[in-house]
Amino acid sequence: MKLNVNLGEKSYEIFIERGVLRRAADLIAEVFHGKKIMIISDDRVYGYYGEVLKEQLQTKWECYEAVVPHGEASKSMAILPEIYGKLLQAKLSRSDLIVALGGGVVGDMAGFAAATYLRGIPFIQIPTSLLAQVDSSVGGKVAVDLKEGKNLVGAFYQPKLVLIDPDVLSTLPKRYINDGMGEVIKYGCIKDRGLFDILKKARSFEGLGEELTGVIARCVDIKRQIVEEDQYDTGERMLLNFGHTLGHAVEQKFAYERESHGEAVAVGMYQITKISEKKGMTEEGTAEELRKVLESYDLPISAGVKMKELKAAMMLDKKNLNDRLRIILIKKMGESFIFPTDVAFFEDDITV
Ligand SMILES: NC(=O)c1ccc[n+]([C@@H]2O[C@H](COP(=O)([O-])OP(=O)(O)OC[C@H]3O[C@@H](n4cnc5c(N)ncnc54)[C@H](O)[C@@H]3O)[C@@H](O)[C@H]2O)c1
Ligand SMILES: O=C(O)C(=O)C[C@@H](O)[C@H](O)[C@H](O)COP(=O)(O)O
Ligand SMILES: [Zn+2]
Repeated sequence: MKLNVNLGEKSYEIFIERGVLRRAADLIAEVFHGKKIMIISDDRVYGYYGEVLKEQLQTKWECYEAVVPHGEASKSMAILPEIYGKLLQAKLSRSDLIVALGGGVVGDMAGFAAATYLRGIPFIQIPTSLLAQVDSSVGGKVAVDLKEGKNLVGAFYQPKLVLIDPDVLSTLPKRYINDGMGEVIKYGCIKDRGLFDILKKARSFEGLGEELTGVIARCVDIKRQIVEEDQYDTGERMLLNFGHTLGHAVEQKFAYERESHGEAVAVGMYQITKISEKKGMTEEGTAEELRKVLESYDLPISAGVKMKELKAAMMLDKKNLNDRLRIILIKKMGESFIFPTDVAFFEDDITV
């Protein structure tokens, strides 16, 4: 299946197809006419898919690789000098290409390197984790973390092409399958009651069976529509941040080493929904329905932290304006809205 993200001159295609990785060189050749490619990946992903991809790309282009250690720590300022160094060493110019092969960490960091090296060189996303396939590879949010907060240095920089091959998920560790399901459940919550019902019925990733490719495509299509409407995150796109104000603060609280992104978002989605339901802003029973689905996908609903310990990081959220928070709430399952408020909305002694 092929989707087109319509963003004027920044438009691009997304292929969602089992085995598409084997066609990468031909598909890349349709959008890239330069000489050199730098594959940016992490050690785990490169070990599985790096050489296979490089062999294929080498038939058409001069290829190099920059392989970083796996894990969120590679999405930091500290890794960038090494990446820029490799790009310089290989003498990549603005007519060359970066290929991000990996999960959200690689995609966000490599995308940021692409956006900033020589003030921007083209890049392509080949997402290999479920989370990256349903979310991070699409839409052009690229960034690195600071110790104070998630994604605090970044850009909006769209890829030239996205190649999503669900077959590569066969090697993805279970924890990261669950992680990706956190964002899949998010799409159901904010926009698509029907999707939420499919997930509820399946009860586990394995339960999705043959429906997996369709579920990935459904998520990507929701994101495509939202990004087309609000590329720069000034309105509608903020809905994709459901669960993230709390979730990012939880990740930051433990130096990005304890909860993975999808786990933290799961905690954030459940906790914010519990709070908004209590305040009468969300249909009764929604938090409980969400809890059951999150738990069936082995996702956490609490991080055991007091709200007051999260507030400093929440105040750095990029949705905030003039010290006012904007949080995403669900009215009922499948329908979400932006709620402007201040930090006092969150009582200090709530356990998140
Ligand atoms: N830009 C966006 O719109 C956006 C959206 C959602 C999340 N994110 C970011 O994405 C990051 C999380 O991404 P992630 O969950 O993919 O984490 P990740 O990139 O760390 O990948 C998870 C782990 O799985 C391994 N892996 C990936 N694909 C594999 C495969 N096919 N086989 C075997 N191992 C594989 C990786 O080496 C890593 O150890 C966070 O930093 C989050 O903030 C960004
Ligand atoms: O694409 C978006 O927009 C999102 O918010 C998707 C989120 O899942 C993702 O985690 C994103 O990186 C968060 O962005 P941020 O602006 O809150 O850092
Ligand atoms: Zn996210």
